Amino acid sequence: MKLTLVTVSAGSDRAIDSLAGEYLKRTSRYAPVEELALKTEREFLERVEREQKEGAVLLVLLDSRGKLLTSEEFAAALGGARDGGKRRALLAIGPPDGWSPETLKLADLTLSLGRMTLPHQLARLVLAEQIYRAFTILAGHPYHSGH
Ligand SMILES: C[S@@+](CC[C@H](N)C(=O)[O-])C[C@H]1O[C@@H](n2cnc3c(N)ncnc32)[C@H](O)[C@@H]1O
Repeated sequence: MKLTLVTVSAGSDRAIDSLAGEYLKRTSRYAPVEELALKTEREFLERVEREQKEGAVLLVLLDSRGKLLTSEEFAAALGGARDGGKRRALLAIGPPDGWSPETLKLADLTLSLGRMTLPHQLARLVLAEQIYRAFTILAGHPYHSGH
């Protein structure tokens, strides 16, 4: 299962690029992974549609009002999708005003990183680290001690 971390945002931040890039590089030991920056929700929906035509997709939309999971539960969600034959996972940080209700309805999982609102780039960094953590959990690597 190939992973794509999508950020719908006009901006970026060099310090975050470097840290998020490091986590995704580490993740690539376990699964192919890439990042994608898109400007609008419309562009994102077009991308989702294209991917769905090519095969099964796990769609995870980040939203502060979404589901709160432990790292183990998040790992289980990714592992279940991978082992259940999903070709691709799209994990996406939403636009400045958040996802529209119509887009949220498309999600297999609406994931919250906590009830506080984070700026795009911080949400992206936390998500990149949690993706890496999830794969270390699935692999039984000692990076995750469980606390
Ligand atoms: C700057 S936030 C948008 C905030 C929006 N104006 C609001 O008040 O909900 C941009 C994106 O970051 C992500 N985000 C921010 N905080 C989050 C959190 N606590 N959990 C999950 N995603 C978060 C979401 O994908 C959100 O769509």
